[in-house]
Amino acid sequence: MFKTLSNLEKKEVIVAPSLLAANFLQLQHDIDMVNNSEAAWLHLDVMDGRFVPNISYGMPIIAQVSQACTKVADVHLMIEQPDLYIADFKKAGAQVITVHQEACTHLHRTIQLIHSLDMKAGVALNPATPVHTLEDIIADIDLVLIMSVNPGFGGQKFIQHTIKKIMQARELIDRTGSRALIEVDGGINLENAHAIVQAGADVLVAGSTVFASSNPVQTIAQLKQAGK
Ligand SMILES: O=C(CO)[C@@H](O)[C@H](O)COP(=O)(O)O
Repeated sequence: MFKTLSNLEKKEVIVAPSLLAANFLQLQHDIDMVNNSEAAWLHLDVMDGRFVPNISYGMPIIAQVSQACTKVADVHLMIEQPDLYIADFKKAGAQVITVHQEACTHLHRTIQLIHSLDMKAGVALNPATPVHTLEDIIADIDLVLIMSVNPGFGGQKFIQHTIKKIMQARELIDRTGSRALIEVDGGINLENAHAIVQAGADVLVAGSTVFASSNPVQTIAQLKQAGK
């Protein structure tokens, strides 16, 4: 089972390895690695082949992983019509669900639905979606996810202008007194992690940097140190 969300505090950098980059032929081994690391969350990317041009995995994988992993299940829905599936992701073990601003016609209703099922709710922004689009939802959400690559694939290069967006999200959160954490996802490595945290990030999602490392437990620890 996943542990509680008590670490949803702004005290230290949260590292969230992205399962997308794991070796699915040795998934138990990779989950054990995450369990034995300083990662606080496990990031689970769901792609539908419509909102993004790729298909990943869904409820059955998440349900099994959530049984085996001791970390917070951080589910990132890159799908159209997420409301249709949110209750099923809750059943599968999701604790944080992030939907895309661009995929939700009635974003406030979607956030209410996530909260009604006793989960934390996040909103993700694609690289070209301005931060000011969150003005009227920031008070209601637990997480802002700044996509620092175009969503759909792991292993892409960090888009540098998203540093400015992280700073804008930090300003919005501080100005409005929102409780939201800032999560950044895509192209994060040991070279850019410090600047990302300095810009205002609370949660670093890292796929290839962690799972392609010869010492992933150490890499997770180094990412966590990035904010210091
Ligand atoms: O959501 C996504 C991609 O759409 C990410 O979570 C990636 O899985 C991050 O992978 P890296 O860029 O760290 O390799």
